[in-house]
Amino acid sequence: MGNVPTTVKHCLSYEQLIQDYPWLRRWLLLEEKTITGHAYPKFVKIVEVGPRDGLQNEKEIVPTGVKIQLIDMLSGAGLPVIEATSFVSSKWVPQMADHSDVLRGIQRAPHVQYPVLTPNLQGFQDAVAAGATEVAVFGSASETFSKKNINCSIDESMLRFEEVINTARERQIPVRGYVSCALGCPHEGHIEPSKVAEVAKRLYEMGCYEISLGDTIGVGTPGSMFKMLQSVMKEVPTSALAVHCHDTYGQALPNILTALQMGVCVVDSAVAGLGGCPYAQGSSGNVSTEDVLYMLHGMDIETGVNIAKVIEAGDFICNALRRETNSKVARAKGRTL
Ligand SMILES: CC(C)(COP(=O)([O-])OP(=O)([O-])OC[C@H]1O[C@@H](n2cnc3c(N)ncnc32)[C@H](O)[C@@H]1OP(=O)([O-])[O-])[C@@H](O)C(=O)NCCC(=O)NCCSC(=O)C[C@@](C)(O)CC(=O)[O-]
Repeated sequence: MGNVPTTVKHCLSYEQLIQDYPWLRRWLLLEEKTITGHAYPKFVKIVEVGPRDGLQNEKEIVPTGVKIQLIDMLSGAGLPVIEATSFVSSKWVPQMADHSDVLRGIQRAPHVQYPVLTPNLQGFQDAVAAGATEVAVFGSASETFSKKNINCSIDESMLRFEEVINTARERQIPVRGYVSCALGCPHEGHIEPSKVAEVAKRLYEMGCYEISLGDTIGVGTPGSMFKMLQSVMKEVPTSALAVHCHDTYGQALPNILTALQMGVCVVDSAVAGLGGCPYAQGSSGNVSTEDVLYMLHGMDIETGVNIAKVIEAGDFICNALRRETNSKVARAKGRTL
């Protein structure tokens, strides 16, 4: 606007318009979002993965009662989905050996989903026997990670998942699907977006209702997130996608923001930023639920979740683990140990 007279500039400025006509504020702010090409979702579903992804890497066994209380506190905070535990081999992940007791011990809140991880039919059957009403299969876009994590190739894992998904369909149990290493692998490094898209498509076509794209080791940036999502969105509807960001390089929030800008409206996160994958050395915790909520609520995006109660749940689990929270928001509120 270099050659526009100052008085005209004054009339055209947002600030002046909002000052002169306060009722325009909401309309202008909404418009501002679209001017930058980004229309954000009005509601984002948070999938809380702390009790599973967050705790699975803990060396000391967390008492079952603590896990149950954590899940109940999280459901009391209004979280719509809480990944409760995983029905994997206790030789592989000892921390999850009490899966059945955890699932049986929680107080199920109405309208809350409690998915559990099931790598194969055996895990699925055990989960259903313990009362699971939703499960998740977890594949990978990296061959090496697949072998190290679930002891089989990607193709073999798809056969196992197909069995789980078909059996789940007969029982009308919804299945979520994960694609790990979507933005990088601890063993193979760069992963082609087309590979992520291929695995996501296979899981979606098999019957997973939602595909969570995992930055397992937290190496992604908004640039690589954008390219990966662009590729996946050619194969899977955006409405069926979720992002699952670990925060190793401090990129989780900008990566999530990028996904929101592209229309994704499901975000995985873990209370207090707990976590890490036992088969992905060096990976740090998930993005913290508190930090995601703070960002979303600050953008007037609804979640139905009470951030203060999530902070309380974070305090509870950090006290139990004798550890400081990884949530910047919880720390800023002066609620650390
Ligand atoms: C998949 C297996 C079980 C294969 O493990 P395997 O050893 O290849 O299994 P197998 O079929 O050869 O069976 C060997 C033994 O395991 C038993 N077994 C077989 N299946 C089960 C089961 N479901 N539950 C309990 N036991 C099981 C089976 O009964 C047998 O027992 P035995 O006869 O020797 O006494 C193993 O590799 C495993 O448990 N892996 C899980 C590893 C894991 O949980 N990793 C962390 C997940 S995090 C992640 O993947 C990333 C994610 C999802 O968070 C997203 C992201 O961050 O990107």
